[in-house]
Amino acid sequence: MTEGRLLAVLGAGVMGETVLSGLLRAGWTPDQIIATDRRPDRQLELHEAYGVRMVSNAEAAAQADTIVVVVKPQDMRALLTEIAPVLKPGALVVSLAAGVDIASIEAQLPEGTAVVRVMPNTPAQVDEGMAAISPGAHSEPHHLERVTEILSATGRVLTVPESYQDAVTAISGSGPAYLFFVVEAMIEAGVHLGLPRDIATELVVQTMLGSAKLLRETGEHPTVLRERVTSPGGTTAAAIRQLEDHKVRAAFIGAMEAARDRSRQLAEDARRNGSV
Ligand SMILES: NC(=O)C1=CN([C@@H]2O[C@H](COP(=O)(O)OP(=O)(O)OC[C@H]3O[C@@H](n4cnc5c(N)ncnc54)[C@H](O)[C@@H]3O)[C@@H](O)[C@H]2O)C=CC1
Ligand SMILES: O=C(O)[C@@H]1CCC=N1
Repeated sequence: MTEGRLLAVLGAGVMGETVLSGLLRAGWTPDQIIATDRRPDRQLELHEAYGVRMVSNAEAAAQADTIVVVVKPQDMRALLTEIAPVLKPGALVVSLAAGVDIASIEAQLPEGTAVVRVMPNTPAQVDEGMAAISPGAHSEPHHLERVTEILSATGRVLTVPESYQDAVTAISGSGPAYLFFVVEAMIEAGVHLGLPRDIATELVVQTMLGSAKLLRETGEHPTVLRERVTSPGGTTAAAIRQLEDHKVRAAFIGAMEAARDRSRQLAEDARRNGSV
């Protein structure tokens, strides 16, 4: 627990709420967290759900020791412009925005501001998140420790060079969506094969969870685990043959290259359009 410190979540949408609710589950108290959102209905919703004080961006920036910025990349410039003149001296700014590079953020803030860039993911909602963090030019080890402590409340945290962040975004940031896509496809397949939808869903979700646990707990390579399921001339071999014929592996590589490129593009758009 970061005693005597106030944390502000600026932009309490899906990911902002994920951070806020995770800290409360981990034992932070509502008086240690303030939040902002530009939508009044959202402000009310969050205040009623969590009891945290909803304030303006300027109030949050003036009061908090840790400012967690969780707006869309295209909304970053307006927000940073608003908070820069009133930022509490010594405050740490933590950005969760995809694509937006640390140098662009630092350029919008008072000289010397400590900035840490984070790529989180939504499984943090059930304390199984994966977050990668990168230090800015003025962030010191204690800043990284603070961010690690905050994100450890909802999952695992890795420190990586900022040059990895576009690839990290493509793999673990967007990753839950690919796995949900696979789950959707497998459930549809189950229904196609004549299973009731609820039974197909139960079979697929538990198989996904169990497979992830097997990977984590055995530490075995996925190829080894896959080979253990694949009996010679059996059902799994027949299915994998279809996936290979349809170039599913190549499609995954192509998909993640596209996500990486989009992350790079978001940063370029932001710079060109003056978003940050
Ligand atoms: N949703 C996800 O799985 C992930 C999202 N991210 C990043 O998190 C950021 C937010 O994404 P989401 O939560 O999905 O979007 P969202 O649209 O759910 O939340 C953004 C929130 O910011 C608020 N907002 C916008 N401008 C504001 C301002 N000037 N002041 C106060 N509030 C403002 C909006 O009203 C909205 O509630 C993005 O930059 C995204 O790249 C990163 C990793 C995963
Ligand atoms: O789709 C997006 O741009 C955000 C970043 C990673 C996950 N969601």
